[in-house]
Amino acid sequence: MSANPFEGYYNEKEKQEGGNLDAHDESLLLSTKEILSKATPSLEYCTVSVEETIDKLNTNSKTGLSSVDEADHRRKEYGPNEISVEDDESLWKKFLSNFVEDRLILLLIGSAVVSAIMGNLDDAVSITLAIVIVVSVGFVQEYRSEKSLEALNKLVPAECHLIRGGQEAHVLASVLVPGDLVCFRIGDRIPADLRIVEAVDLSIDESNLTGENEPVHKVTTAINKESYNYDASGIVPLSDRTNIAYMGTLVKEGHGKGIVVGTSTNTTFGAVFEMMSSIEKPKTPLQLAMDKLGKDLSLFSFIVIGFICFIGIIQGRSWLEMFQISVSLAVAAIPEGLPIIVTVTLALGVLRMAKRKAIVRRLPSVETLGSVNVICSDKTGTLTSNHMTVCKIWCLGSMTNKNNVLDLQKTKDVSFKNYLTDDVRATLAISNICNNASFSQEHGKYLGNPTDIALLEQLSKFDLEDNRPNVNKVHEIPFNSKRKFMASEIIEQDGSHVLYVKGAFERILDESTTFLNEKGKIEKLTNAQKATITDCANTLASEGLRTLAFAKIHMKDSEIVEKLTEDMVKDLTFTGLIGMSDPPRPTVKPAIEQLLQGGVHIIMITGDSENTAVNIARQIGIPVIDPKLSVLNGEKLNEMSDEQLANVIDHVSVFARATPEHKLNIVRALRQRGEVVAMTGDGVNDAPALKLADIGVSMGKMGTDVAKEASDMVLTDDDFSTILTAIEEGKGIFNNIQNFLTFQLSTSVAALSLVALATLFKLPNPLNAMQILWINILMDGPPAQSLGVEPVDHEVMKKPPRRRTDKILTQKVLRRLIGTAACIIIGTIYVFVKEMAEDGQVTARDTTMTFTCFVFFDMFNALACRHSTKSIFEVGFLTNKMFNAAVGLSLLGQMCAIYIPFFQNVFKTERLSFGDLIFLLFVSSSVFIIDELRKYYDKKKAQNDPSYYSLV
Ligand SMILES: Nc1ncnc2c1ncn2[C@@H]1O[C@H](COP(=O)(O)OP(=O)(O)OP(=O)(O)O)[C@@H](O)[C@H]1O
Ligand SMILES: [Ca+2]
Repeated sequence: MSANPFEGYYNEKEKQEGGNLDAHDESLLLSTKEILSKATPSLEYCTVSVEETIDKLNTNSKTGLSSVDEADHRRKEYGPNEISVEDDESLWKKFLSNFVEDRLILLLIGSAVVSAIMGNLDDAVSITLAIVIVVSVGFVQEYRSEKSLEALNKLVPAECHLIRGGQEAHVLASVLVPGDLVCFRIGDRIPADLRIVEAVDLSIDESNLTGENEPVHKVTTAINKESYNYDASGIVPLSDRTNIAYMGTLVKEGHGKGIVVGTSTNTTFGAVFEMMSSIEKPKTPLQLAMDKLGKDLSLFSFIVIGFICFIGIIQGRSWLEMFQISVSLAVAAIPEGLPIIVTVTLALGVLRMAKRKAIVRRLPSVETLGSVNVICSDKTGTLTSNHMTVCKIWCLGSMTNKNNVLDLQKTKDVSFKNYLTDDVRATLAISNICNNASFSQEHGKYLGNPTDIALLEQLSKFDLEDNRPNVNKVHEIPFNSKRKFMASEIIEQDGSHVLYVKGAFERILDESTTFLNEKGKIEKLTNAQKATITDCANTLASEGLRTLAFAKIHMKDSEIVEKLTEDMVKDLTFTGLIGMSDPPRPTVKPAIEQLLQGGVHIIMITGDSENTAVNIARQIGIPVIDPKLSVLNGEKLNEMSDEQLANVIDHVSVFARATPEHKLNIVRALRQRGEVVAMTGDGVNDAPALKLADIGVSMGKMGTDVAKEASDMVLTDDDFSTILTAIEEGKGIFNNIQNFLTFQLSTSVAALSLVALATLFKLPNPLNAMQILWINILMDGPPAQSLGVEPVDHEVMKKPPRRRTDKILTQKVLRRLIGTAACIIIGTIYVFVKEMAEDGQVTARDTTMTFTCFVFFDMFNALACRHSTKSIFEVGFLTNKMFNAAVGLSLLGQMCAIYIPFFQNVFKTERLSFGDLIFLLFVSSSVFIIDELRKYYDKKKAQNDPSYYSLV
């Protein structure tokens, strides 16, 4: 599913087998290594300087390619930056190969040939026709399955920040051409092979290319080629090209810019992708289970068929007839369509989920969804809208205590210019300058970190403008979730260096020793004043506001060095606090209510402060009964062992001030307890935990590429409530699979038993070979498939999650299956014997009655299988259009088989009277009526037994 060639493959491997590579994988790794040492443009450009790169590619390191025309021109030459996987086998070939690949079909062809040789032309033609139909139906289904799987691959297109002609815009990565200038920052996925031209504290995770887990520190300086001459190939290894950002790798720290040097298959990633895509995707556990089930059933059927054949021949029946019957029985009884239907059902389910804004990146997740019983969610961006607005500003000098806060929300549409005392002015200046959001002309708004955007957007309320173009910024410590602050070093007009800092209020306050008063004077910060600041910050936070503190420091000459480090951020001068609101999404509260009802435990894990977190948790209905028990913050977490954490985690519903490691530990602790954990997140800080969780869920709009890459599912509307939809669909898909299994297997068992019983009791065969093949099409084909697209029943959410270890063929399903099969067998034999008894021999009319009876039974059976517990009258006859079409067509087909002379010849049938049909409908509806009664009875029992749902 994923755009990362290794991920789909190795991840599943790891999840399934604990990371052991077999011989096949080894050889794969070897050819991968070969490809990795191939000469791509990145090899050429890593040894030349930035200036030369720009020269060679005729571009500009500040404004990018000069024009769109130029870019179009280059695209004609290099093609789009996409890696497409073309399947060059023609449809016809694929279709024909289906005839020879299936051994049973070959046998059938053999029997047709034998019939022809023996002069039985009628039979030969009929069987051939039947074979063509069986293969065609199978082929169409397989083709559909492939097409829907392909569609899945296109669901998450890569995007990037492009600068062309000096304009910055957010575009699809496919438009990139060599020479384009691309910006990237922490959390982004690199869209093409880039020669880095600007790097701020930049490190990139290349583990998906090199397998190296440590992120690589990246710079702009050229690599000296001479030093690699000792190597026979003279090639600079991938991991040494420190000025190249490779397509598909992830920015772990900092930000930068790069010039595109290689696109699509001219990149290392592209080369690897091409190779990997030729490898079949690993199957999901469910698909594997189905394959195994199919094999077991085949073995079982072969034994039964062998037995039938043996007895038949002993009884002196014709060889040819027994052979034909056996082979068609084998074709019918073996649910060769099963794995395909499972795949199509999963794939169609996934496409349906995509329409409902949840994109599943890995098929196995669909199965896991129904088992999720804990959801860990980050706060910002998932539970809240991630659109921040500055609400309150507070400075110690101007406002002295917490009751005196500047509230920007109170009065709308006025300028707050008059409130610009020196400390407020300084706070706003820091919020402006220590900021990385950028304005996009094309989008007409700021792009970047939402906190940063909010800080820039408020400037206009004070009639201030973005002052960054006039400022000389030399160094920066970028924000990340672990350090929880950001610092920029500025050279002022007088040549002095000043450090501007903003971040989580505890972090800033801890390092502050002085404060700026309303007159712009620096005063010593007393402990009492610190307490006042903390008190005010906590008050803002308990109103649900994200509270940041701002500070600065004039750097001493001795401190002015090449690199800015974290330990230089101390002895700060505190200037003020800013509180910004980020309201919960309106849909979250009802979703949480439903999830809680369905027995899912919800935990909020956030980098924000305790008070903010609790306020938001209460707003959205996450139970915080006793904050002492239910809330844990990062500091306390640090002191806990994994064991202690596992012990208390049951009561905790909010984790605050959590770092990426904390998130990881929490998910691990939960998984160790055997919970099936879904974890949502949008940031780089969430990625490790997303990966570890049973289902990682990332945000498609505002989420970082790192998070998306690590996740199993992407929510395209960033809305937590979409998880609910996804779980619902996941459960629904699972139920559907169970339902069509019941249908297919009961038909298969019935057909097999019918012929076996007839043989055993020395009766003539109730169904001939062609009839059995037709039944096979019904059971493996459209009616079964249509059961797979049954719309979800919203009540599944009231049932508790399925246990991970639960089998798909539960006792309940088996019992139902056998009951249904028994009913079909008894009914069909009754009709057969009754018809036979009338004239004492088997005529075409007798088999036509039996055949039609069986088909009618099957259609009623399909109707009963639409839901396992609900009556069809509750489900509604018209809710599954595909089902009605499939059954309608099947019945029409059956009528053709009885009434059209040509088909009468093929199937050896005769016309039946209207009364016959009514009689058959009457008999065959018994399977449906009995199942309706069972459902009614079960429901009655359920109403008396509150624990019923846990048994479903
Ligand atoms: N751009 C920024 N510059 C400086 N400090 C920031 C910035 N963004 C956030 N912070 C501070 O760091 C803290 C943690 O932020 P982080 O992004 O790790 O988590 P979060 O987004 O609040 O939480 P969640 O995990 O729920 O998404 C914030 O509460 C805030 O105080
Ligand atoms: Ca976040």
